[in-house]
Amino acid sequence: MDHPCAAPVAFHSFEPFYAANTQTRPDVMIVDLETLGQDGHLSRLAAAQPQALLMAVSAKGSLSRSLSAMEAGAHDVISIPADPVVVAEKIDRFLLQNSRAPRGQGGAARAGAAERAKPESATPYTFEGFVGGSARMRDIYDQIRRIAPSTAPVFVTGESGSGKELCAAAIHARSPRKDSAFVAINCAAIPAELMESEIFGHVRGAFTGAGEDRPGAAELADKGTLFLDEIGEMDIALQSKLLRFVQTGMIQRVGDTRQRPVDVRILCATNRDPHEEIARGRFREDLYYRLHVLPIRLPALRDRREDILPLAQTFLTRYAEQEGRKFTRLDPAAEESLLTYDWPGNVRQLENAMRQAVVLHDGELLRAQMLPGFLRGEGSAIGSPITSRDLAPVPARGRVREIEPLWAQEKRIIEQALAAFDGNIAKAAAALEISPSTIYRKRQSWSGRPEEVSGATFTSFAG
Ligand SMILES: Nc1ncnc2c1ncn2[C@@H]1O[C@H](COP(=O)(O)OP(=O)(O)OP(=O)(O)O)[C@@H](O)[C@H]1O
Repeated sequence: MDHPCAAPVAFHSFEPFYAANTQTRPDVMIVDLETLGQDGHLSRLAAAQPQALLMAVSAKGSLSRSLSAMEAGAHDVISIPADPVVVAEKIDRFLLQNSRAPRGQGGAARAGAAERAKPESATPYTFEGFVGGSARMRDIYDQIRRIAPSTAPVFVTGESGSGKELCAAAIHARSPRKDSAFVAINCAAIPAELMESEIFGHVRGAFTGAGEDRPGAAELADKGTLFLDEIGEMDIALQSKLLRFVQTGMIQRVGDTRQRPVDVRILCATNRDPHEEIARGRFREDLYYRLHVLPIRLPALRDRREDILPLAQTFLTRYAEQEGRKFTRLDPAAEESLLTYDWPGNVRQLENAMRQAVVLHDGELLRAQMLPGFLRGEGSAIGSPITSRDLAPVPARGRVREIEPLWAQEKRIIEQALAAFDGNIAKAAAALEISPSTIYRKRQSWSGRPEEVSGATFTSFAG
């Protein structure tokens, strides 16, 4: 097979090779494992040039080294000296597969590579709100496709910010229930004493402040999907009531004597280890086995690095549009910072980092120095994308009379954190390293009366 190829270029050290690669879109990269092919180098190349065949060559022929090179992103490892005809055939096969694969679809030797075989301007692989065509995410999309039509409960696990709620919404969107409501309730964001009413509703007079009958999340999700986020945080007493609901399909509003049938599919998520929670007596084992029928485990972003740049580009475009900025692309150094960071806060942390950079800067090219400090080795963002220190203003020296009372400072910090997380109390609390009920109590103390929390904890939409 003939290909109109540009002339091959040879490099003897990694950085010029990487730099040259980031200016062009090669079809094939051949890397000598013994000189340039450390795993870190291979994964950077694989992530930066997902469309290219990444072939490693080795004179040593070590099996374990070959496997780790493949894990790092090489499509193939060839022992040298190699038969040039065999090498040419491999290259031909790869290029043929890629040219046949429709844009955004599979077919390459390294799963997830062909769907991203695209010119620079092509849109990244997407699935129901997810961006990213790594093999591990494509496996998740397959699982979602397979389990969406069922009515069985789904148990989604994964680190914070890895996309568990997105996954639940995707299951709903692909299910026969898609034309009814998807109601998400965050079990960590609501104090235990209000949670029962949030899920099952209440009747007028059931407790102080219950001025009228109100349906809970389960009834609102009738014929649709109820997503219980952070299920591991649910009070153990309420877990018994949830178990009864799962077993019978009947709910009882708080203060009511009547049972009502509700037809919902239950999806739940946790970023804790459910087995550990069971062992500690914080999660009912019988409830766990009722809910843990179809498990999905979302991979951490650091375990699918080839998704980092497509996600970053998506967020860059999205927030540039929203904020009226000119940004269209990332410069190679910025790409490298993003690719080499470990992302403990996963996609949410990446999204926040891109948003912050877009809000604070402008230009067509987003440069490495515009990215948040933690990506440049300044400070730490481990585990929390936004910290109270990031949010708190630095008080002006010597202007004693302008010092705000402590409660007002707390209020401002908490409100800023809530705004940063679109009103999600659990996420704001995690970033501030306090418990969700502390936020709730503080809000009550500012207003002097119990506050309506539903707006901050429910997200609901129909089909
Ligand atoms: N693959 C993805 N593509 C695009 N956006 C994503 C992806 N994964 C997550 N996000 C975005 O990242 C943010 C966090 O995702 P999500 O809320 O689903 O995570 P989570 O695992 O439920 O987090 P938590 O455990 O903190 O509740 C959201 O804005 C979501 O839209």
